[in-house]
Order: sequence, then C-alpha cells, then structure tokens
Amino acid sequence: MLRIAVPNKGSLSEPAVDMLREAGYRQRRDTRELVLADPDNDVEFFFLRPRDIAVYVGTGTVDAGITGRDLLLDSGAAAVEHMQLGFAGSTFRYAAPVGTITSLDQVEGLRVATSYEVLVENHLRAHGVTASVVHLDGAVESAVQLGIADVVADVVSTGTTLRGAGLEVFGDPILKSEAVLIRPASVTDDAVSTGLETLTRRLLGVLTARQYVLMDYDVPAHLVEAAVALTPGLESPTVSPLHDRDWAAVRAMVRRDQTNKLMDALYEVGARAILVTSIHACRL
Ligand SMILES: Nc1ncnc2c1ncn2[C@@H]1O[C@H](COP(=O)(O)OP(=O)(O)OP(=O)(O)O)[C@@H](O)[C@H]1O
Ligand SMILES: O=P(O)(O)OC[C@H]1O[C@H](OP(=O)(O)OP(=O)(O)O)[C@H](O)[C@@H]1O
Ligand SMILES: [Mg+2]
Repeated sequence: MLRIAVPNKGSLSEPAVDMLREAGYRQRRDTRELVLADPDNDVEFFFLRPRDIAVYVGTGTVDAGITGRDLLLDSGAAAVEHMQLGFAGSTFRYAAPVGTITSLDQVEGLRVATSYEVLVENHLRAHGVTASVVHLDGAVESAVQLGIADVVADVVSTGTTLRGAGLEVFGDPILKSEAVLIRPASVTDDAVSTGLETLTRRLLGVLTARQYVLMDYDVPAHLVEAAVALTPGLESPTVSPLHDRDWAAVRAMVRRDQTNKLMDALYEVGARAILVTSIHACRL
C-alpha cells in the first residue's frame, strides 16, 4: 500500500486535498482525521504538518508527500522533488522598510527574521554576507516594526502582507516555490514503485485537465493547414470531413490561458463555429 503525506493545515492543505480528490482518491471530510485508508486505490494518506512532511519522506517513513519547494529545501531532508503540482506559487524574498535597503550586501551585520532559517543561512553564506538570523514561527513581517530585526526573509505571493507592514522587497528572489510531490532521495527515477507511478500519472491528468481545454472549429478545407498550425494539439489535431466536403472540422487541446487569443487568430484565418469545452479528466 502506497503511503502518502498530505498537509493538514495552511495554504497547501485545501488545494492538495482538492487535487487528490480530483485524481480519484478518497479524502477526509473531517479535518481532525489524521490517517485515511483508500483500499480501492491501495493508498493510505497521512495528514501531517507541511513542515514535517519532508522529514517523514526523507526517512522513508512514507513513500511520497505534498509540500512546498521552500519547505523541502529548508528541511535539509533526504527527499527530492518528484513532480511540480502547479499551486501555492510564491517567491521567497528579502524585504526591508521602504526606501532603506536596495541590495543584499547592505545586509552585512544586520538581523534577518525568518521562518526558513536554513534556506536563509545557506543563501547568505553563498553570497558571502554575514548576518544574524532570527528564527520566528510566522507573522515575520512584524519583526522589523517590533524592533527584533532589520530585514525579513519570507514567502511573498501578492505582496499585500509586505505592503501592509511598510516593507518592500530588495535583491533577487532567493527562490521560486510552488507545491511539489516529493519522494525519498534513496528512490531513484527508475526505481519508482508502480503505486507512485499511478499517482503521478493521475496528478498529471488533473494538471492537464486544468491547464488545457478542448477546442473545436469548422474551417474551409483549403485553410486546414493554416488553422492547425495555430492549434497543433499535444500529439496532432483530429481533422474530420464535414458533410459539405468544402469544410473540415478540427479538434485539438489548447492551453486554457491562450483560448481567446487563439479564437481571434482562428477566426482571422477563416475558422467558424469555434467551441471551447473544459476537460473533466484526462490521462496522457
Ligand atoms: N500566501 C501564500 N501564497 C502561496 N503560497 C504560500 C502562501 N503562504 C504560504 N505559502 C506556501 O505554503 C507553504 C507554507 O506552509 P505553511 O504551513 O507555513 O502554510 P501557511 O499558509 O503559512 O500556514 P500557517 O501559517 O497557517 O501555518 C510554503 O510552501 C509556502 O510557500
Ligand atoms: O504576499 P501575500 O499574498 O501577502 O502572502 C504572503 C504571506 O502569506 C503567508 O503568511 P500566512 O498568512 O501563512 O501567515 P504566517 O506568516 O503566520 O505564516 C506568508 O508567510 C506571507 O506572510
Ligand atoms: Mg504561514
């Protein structure tokens, strides 16, 4: 039975559970449940603190887990990224009071507050900057105002929290993070179990169904080549004859975020009756 660790709280928890449910796995209904068996799929889920997940996976206690890339790197655990999951996207950045610090070398000798101590210490060391790192559990943005640090290093998504605290980012991002599926480092690419392979394929199916739509359109037969050049699909688009042989019907998967631009371009080429349909599930 495949053992999978799932975040039980925080930003990663709900989207992780949603994604697993979409991939056809049983998920808990009560947030107090800590373990959930899904015998139909031969899988067992363990609901754990996001920060601890890399530790469990690294020791091989569980076969895989969902966590953030930033948490994985900060843990120093012997676990590796198996697959990117496309949610909880953020950057990890330094920030200081507006108009004070513009580059990393100015952090020399200052106090940096963060919940990601290992990540920050490694980054400072790699850039030859000596600073003292103050560990906090959360609400790091308040550390400067409250006088226990000069600079913070934290997760930035929309930037709203930073702005609210009168801070602004400086320097290059330390890291780009998102939710990832991780596996023990001891499991090499070609030693991945069948159970984990199935989970991976299913999650990939969810990602694809989210990222792509099906586009159908009719196009004059002599314009098919020009039209399919715009919608090459994943393998190759389906082209079917219409009853009126001067016209053809084309069906292809296209990226959801390209939908309207493509419809404009197809219309321009001569396509008509352009229809867009969501993909409910898919296996590539
Ligand atoms: N606002 C956000 N947008 C996107 N990802 C975020 C955001 N806040 C945290 N994350 C991601 O969530 C993970 C942190 O997990 P954590 O449990 O700390 O979540 P959290 O939302 O901070 O929860 P809590 O603060 O309630 O414990 C990291 O991978 C981080 O990049
Ligand atoms: O750029 P934003 O969209 O404002 O999001 C970033 C904020 O979200 C997270 O905080 P969270 O709400 O998890 O609180 P915490 O600091 O207590 O973890 C993160 O630690 C940042 O503070
Ligand atoms: Mg948080």
